[in-house]
Amino acid sequence: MFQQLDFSVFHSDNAAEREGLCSQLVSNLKQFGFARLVNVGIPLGDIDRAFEISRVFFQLPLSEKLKSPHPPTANPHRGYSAFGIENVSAISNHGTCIARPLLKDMKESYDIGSQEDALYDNIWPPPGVHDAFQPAFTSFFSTCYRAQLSILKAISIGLALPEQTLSQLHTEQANELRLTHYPTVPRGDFSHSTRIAAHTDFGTITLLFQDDVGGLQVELPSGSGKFVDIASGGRYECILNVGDCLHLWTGLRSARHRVHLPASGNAGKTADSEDDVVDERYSIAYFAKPNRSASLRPLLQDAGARAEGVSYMTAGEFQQMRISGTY
Ligand SMILES: O=C(O)CCC(=O)C(=O)O
Ligand SMILES: [Fe+2]
Repeated sequence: MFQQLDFSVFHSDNAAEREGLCSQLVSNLKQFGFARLVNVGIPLGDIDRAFEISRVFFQLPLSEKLKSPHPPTANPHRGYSAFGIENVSAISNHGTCIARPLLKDMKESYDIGSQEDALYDNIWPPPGVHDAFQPAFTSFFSTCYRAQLSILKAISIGLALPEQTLSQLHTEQANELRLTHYPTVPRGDFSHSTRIAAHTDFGTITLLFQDDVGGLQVELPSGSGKFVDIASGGRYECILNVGDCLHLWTGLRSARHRVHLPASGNAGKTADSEDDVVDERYSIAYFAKPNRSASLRPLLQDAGARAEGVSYMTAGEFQQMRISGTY
């Protein structure tokens, strides 16, 4: 149902092909709030390595994982959060008027920032816990940042804005990388819990990589409360989500998404898995976030015809507002 776009075309010498890719990308983002991309500029071996290192970390005993804990507050958003600590449904109804029950998230995660971020230091596993982790994710982070800048250029071109419009709002590296492990759980637990509750991402764009278990769903049509499965294209496919900041700047809709039960017939139910359990799942999400001082004033004429003299929130203020409540 959702077309897969080959992002390598963005680097083509053929200007018409390049522009065609940019407009197809923006057209997908307009219609669905997300796009399925391949070849975003992250070597496949780097993606394999990131998943492998993440898997090894989450398989460590809890006592080892808790040696680099996320603080008990929303900030700094760094380090390991054990199963049951973060509940995204607390912020699930942002932008809607619908009250939602508190659904518990059945996941554990690890949040990482840029080594270049002047505001927050990373919280890394201490020496001896998982020594490949820090160098691998420091390097993976930089690779994602380069891919982010190309994608932001492509979106600017697709919106008929000067090419640097969005990338120049992302020089400070307030970006974040999140590794998530959703453990094997009894199928029945989905009656009162979920893997990650419905939400929109707070940043500009998200580059999401997932294994082939499935369960990622997007709300379509927007605001309907109906969720449609996005079949997994495997770990080399990048699901590009529109986040709230890109929405405020450009009017492109941010994708409301969640991870719930995989569709039946999906790899979530493999030959050797029991019918009454749902297979574990791994994902890696890179959240491109604006410079904290950047104003969220609409960039396009028609993105929000607001009066001059109105003051707009900065991206930093917006992130604070959105993250509070998740921990
Ligand atoms: O695990 C996934 O596929 C999605 C995770 C997600 O939406 C998030 O962390 O914001
Ligand atoms: Fe998300």
